[in-house]
Amino acid sequence: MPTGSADTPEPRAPRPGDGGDAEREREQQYLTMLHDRLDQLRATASTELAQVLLRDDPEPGARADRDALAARHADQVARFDAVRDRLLFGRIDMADGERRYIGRMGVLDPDTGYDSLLIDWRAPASRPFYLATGATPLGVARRRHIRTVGRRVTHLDDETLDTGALGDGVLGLLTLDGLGADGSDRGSGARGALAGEVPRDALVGEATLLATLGAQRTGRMRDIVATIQSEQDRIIRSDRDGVLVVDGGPGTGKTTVALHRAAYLLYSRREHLARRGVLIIGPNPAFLRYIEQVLPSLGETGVLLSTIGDLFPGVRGRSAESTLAAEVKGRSIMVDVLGAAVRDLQRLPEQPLEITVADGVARLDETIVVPARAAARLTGRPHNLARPVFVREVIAGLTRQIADRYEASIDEVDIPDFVDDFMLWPDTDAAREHQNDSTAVGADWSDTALAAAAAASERPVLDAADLADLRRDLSSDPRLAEAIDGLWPLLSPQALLTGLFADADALGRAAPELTGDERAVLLRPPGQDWTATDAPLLDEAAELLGDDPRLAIDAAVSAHLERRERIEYAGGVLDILARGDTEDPDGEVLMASDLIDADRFGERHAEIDARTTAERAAADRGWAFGHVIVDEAQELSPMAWRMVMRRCPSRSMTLVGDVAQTGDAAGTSSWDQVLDPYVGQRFVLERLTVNYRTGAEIMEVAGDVLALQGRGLRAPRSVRRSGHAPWRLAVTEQELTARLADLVAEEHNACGGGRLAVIVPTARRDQLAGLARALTDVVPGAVPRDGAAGGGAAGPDPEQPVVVLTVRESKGLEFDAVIVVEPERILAESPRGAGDLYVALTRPTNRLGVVHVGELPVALGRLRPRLVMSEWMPIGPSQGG
Ligand SMILES: Nc1ncnc2c1ncn2[C@@H]1O[C@H](COP(=O)(O)OP(=O)(O)OP(=O)(O)O)[C@@H](O)[C@H]1O
Repeated sequence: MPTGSADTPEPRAPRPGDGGDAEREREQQYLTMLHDRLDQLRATASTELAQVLLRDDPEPGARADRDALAARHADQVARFDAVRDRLLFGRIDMADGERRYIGRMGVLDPDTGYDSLLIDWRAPASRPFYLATGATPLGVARRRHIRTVGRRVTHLDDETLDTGALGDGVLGLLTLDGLGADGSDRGSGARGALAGEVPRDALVGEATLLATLGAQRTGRMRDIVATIQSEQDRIIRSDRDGVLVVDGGPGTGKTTVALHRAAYLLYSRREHLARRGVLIIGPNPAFLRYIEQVLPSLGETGVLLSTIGDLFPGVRGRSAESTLAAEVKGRSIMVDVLGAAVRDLQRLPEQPLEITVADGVARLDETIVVPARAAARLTGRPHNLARPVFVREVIAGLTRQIADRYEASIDEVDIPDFVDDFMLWPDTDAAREHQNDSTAVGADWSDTALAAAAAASERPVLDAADLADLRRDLSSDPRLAEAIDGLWPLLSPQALLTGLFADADALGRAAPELTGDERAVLLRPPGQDWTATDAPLLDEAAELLGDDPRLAIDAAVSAHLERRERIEYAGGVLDILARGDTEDPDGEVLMASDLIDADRFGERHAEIDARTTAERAAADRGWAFGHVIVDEAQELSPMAWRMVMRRCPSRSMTLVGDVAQTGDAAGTSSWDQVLDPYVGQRFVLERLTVNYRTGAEIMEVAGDVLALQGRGLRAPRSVRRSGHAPWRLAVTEQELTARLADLVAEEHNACGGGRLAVIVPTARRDQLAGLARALTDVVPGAVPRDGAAGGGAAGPDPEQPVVVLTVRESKGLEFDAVIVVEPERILAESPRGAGDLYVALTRPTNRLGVVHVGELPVALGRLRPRLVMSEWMPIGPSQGG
């Protein structure tokens, strides 16, 4: 594959004795050429965008084309802007002399139109960059990582994979390893810091990788396209269509891999996924903020990020609730509870209701409602959609009742038996006598009765038209309508759930399997904010209820009215045009109304749905996504899984998580268990084994806590040592807040002003919220806004220099330094306390401290007592080992 053209600088192969500067200069020229090309492409796209936007297309079809074209150009411009930073990051020199430059997007040579100046990292031709090793070079002689800042090349890191293929150049190249723009040897310095647990040859681009990992955190996750490791690459590019589970310990890159997989799929299956969209589910809003930049930086925007609590359209499930309530609401038994709650609202009348219609009186009682309810239930339709059947059966029952009564009243007329005989045998003596003298037999019957009886024997008392009238009268009776509303109300999911949780009796009837305590924690007055665990229940309720037909009717009516308005408006416009036309003296000009009628003219004013796929998907509960990615998937409850699976009928999914980190009491410890109801055993499990985040010193401590779970789980191997021993400090209850404030300032300083988190037990959150605010005095720029962790319902803002978080809020995040407060309480606070403490301990990249008030958990015995940095003296009483 050629690179460069006659006009573009062609970096020549380095020779022995070449300095790093010369080589870097050549790469600089190449990078400059790429940026120039990108600038040209961007300029062309934005000119085309402007031209398209100025186009005046009256025809709806042409307008739709125009809008699609405009969207495409706008997308291109956004993409060019997004990939500008670190546009080029790698190069591979193949053993056969071919050279490939790898970057964030593909750039073609404008002269040939097909030669690649830059290959997209997702293209198959880039793959050897990520996979080649000394043992399996895949035809790669040399791999070069090119580090850049803006448009400037700052550093080159070379790895020689096939020395034979490089010939004489090898020595010269090896001298380049890890040379920075200032000549400093940063890369090889990082080499020396390796934990020794991860084999060096298992790492791709080790120097660049370690430089990246050692960098200070910004509070936003960055993409890792330059340093994807081979075990990660395999997952990112997996062609698996069904469910792919990625399991791995903390810091193994599960989130990162999931995001890069989304980008890869959007590249490799663009057409399908652009239409159906990709959904990424994360554990909390702060986490979504933390990762939201990654896909745009890879040039991808068609993705919906959501928490479980926000996935039900129109609802933001963010309010806090007790652990027990959350656990109970996540159980799959809630499907039955909701089903029973719906059936409970399909009622029988407490009192019969008498309704007078026409000349008859109908009685609405159990004899009518029981069969009507049975017929409606038998349809198997959701509650709201079965309602018309219920209504129809009630009205039919009442109509029958009236008709039967009417007939019966005729039967009650005392007609002697022989009357029928007259009808049958009109030529008998008695009949003849009767015709001559109606009183001859002394009967009290009349001609009318005789006629009625005769008619009754031949046809129904009420004909079809009478019955239709009756039905109509019944249907429009307001008392009956009100009664039916009470017996089979139209329900929204919100109304169902609010009603159920506000009514202890209703809950008792719907959930007899729950204990009294479990039901008690579910009770709450109406009007409360939704919680995250409400969203799956609302979704389930929506399934049981079906759409409210009134909404569809309202929508149809308003669409109709809108259309009529448009047509009336268009008619007016045509009238004006026509009036103008009639003034045309020669009368030969075609009138506007000759060409188009008001209907069609009005339609042209119809608005095209300009929302993106992600926006449309977010508003539509029934949307089926092309691919769904779930992060921290171990936390999802059975009810949450049901909601997620509904969003992805194709089961094209990537689920990433760590069953050792499960903190939610409704979460899982087994992928088999979770997936069995949906795909049985038809899923692929991949494991990530290397921790890229947390230094080995911290992982040793975390490993002891992991062992508490007693499931034989192993902590992942760290890729590096941080050089900082994690510490512990005992404080009294009285001094906790003040000591913490000092410690935060010291640690923040010690990590060079990076990002610091104080992770606290939930019970301490409110008390220590003030701490975050007080820190504005000691830590410039820390938590300037309200809220314990700086975010209120939306959660903490990980970009703040210092945040105070509960373990749950810290899920998926990382910081340069972390202080864990009261590990003993975190352990005790939930049935999955050991998992929670493991999560808390594995959030830092470099520095960890533990502050305890009670006894230090034995599993933390490895921690060293904290020393006063200036004096190297222990501070405060030291407990627990
Ligand atoms: N190949 C890589 N190159 C550079 N950085 C990497 C690589 N893989 C992972 N990282 C970094 O390691 C850190 C941890 O990654 P990530 O958050 O994806 O791990 P995780 O497995 O989801 O962790 P957790 O389960 O604890 O939330 C991140 O800073 C990420 O950018």
